[in-house]
Amino acid sequence: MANVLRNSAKFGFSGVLSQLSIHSRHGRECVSPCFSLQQRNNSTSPKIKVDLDSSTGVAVLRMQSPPVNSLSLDFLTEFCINLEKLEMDRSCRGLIITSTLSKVFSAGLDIMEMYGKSPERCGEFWKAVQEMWLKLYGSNMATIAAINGSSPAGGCLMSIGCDYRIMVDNPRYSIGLNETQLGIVAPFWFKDTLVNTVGNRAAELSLELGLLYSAPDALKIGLVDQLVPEDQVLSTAQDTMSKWLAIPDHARQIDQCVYIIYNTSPLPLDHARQMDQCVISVCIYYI
Ligand SMILES: CCCCCC/C=C/CC(=O)SCCNC(=O)CCNC(=O)[C@H](O)C(C)(C)COP(=O)(O)OP(=O)(O)OC[C@H]1O[C@@H](n2cnc3c(N)ncnc32)[C@H](O)[C@@H]1OP(=O)(O)O
Repeated sequence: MANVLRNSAKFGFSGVLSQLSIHSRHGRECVSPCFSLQQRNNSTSPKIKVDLDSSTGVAVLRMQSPPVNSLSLDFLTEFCINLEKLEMDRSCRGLIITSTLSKVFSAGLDIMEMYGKSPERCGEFWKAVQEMWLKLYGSNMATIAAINGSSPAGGCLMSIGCDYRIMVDNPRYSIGLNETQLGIVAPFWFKDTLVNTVGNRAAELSLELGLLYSAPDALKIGLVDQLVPEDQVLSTAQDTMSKWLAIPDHARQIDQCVYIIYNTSPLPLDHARQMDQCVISVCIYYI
């Protein structure tokens, strides 16, 4: 889907649909059986652990980078590599993202990556942030965030980049795009994704005041879809995933594609991406 999004710039909407038509029965891109077999291995990298259950077609990606799963360049690179592998694996149709840490899903972007770094390094970092979002939001897989802890800023972006959000019912866990509280501004594509999730007015209030919502409040504004007790977050995500996978992949994917095309600003277009990159690199450099 990420490729489809990128190519939408080149081919227009009919091109997007014709791209979708080359997908396989489940709507996933065809790959050679040999490659598919190579990809089927479960993988463990230092910051991320992925377990794919070939019988259900559901992968669970666990973020395991203490203390707070902050999104450093290394973390984002690993995340994208793992996502790409799953995307290429025909047997994988659904992805659940969760954390192994107690109390924290992800603390968002690693603040150390935004302090005193060269413009080149900032550019590389921001490209990785964009890439993470494009790969996740544009994924062919059904994606569910099992949010088992706080998820501010970039952690919230990662959650709203998924198709569905289940959060632990604990008022001490918070989620939201709190950038303005830190004196920084969420980029336009953070805003778009939030608007798509909670609507215009709630997004406006949320962004301008940099609000962090407790789990119950997040449910009230629609920032998350469901609250569950701590020990049920993964099982609920698995049950919910089976409902999503009961829908033919091509129908869900085309629906999502139409939604994305009509509801988001064009980050997938190269020039928009470069402009975003430029603005952020300069901002970070002068922090
Ligand atoms: C200028 C242009 C730039 C535009 C960019 C716009 C986009 C920004 C998106 C972002 O994601 S910015 C990052 C925003 N993140 C936050 O505001 C989260 C801050 N952290 C927290 O709120 C809490 O840490 C927590 C996640 C709720 C967890 O709380 P807990 O009490 O469990 O842990 P702490 O004691 O607070 O932290 C432990 C440890 O982790 C370090 N840390 C926390 N957050 C980050 C982070 N984002 N990056 C790097 N490191 C982080 C914290 O400093 C502690 O380290 P220590 O060495 O143990 O002191």
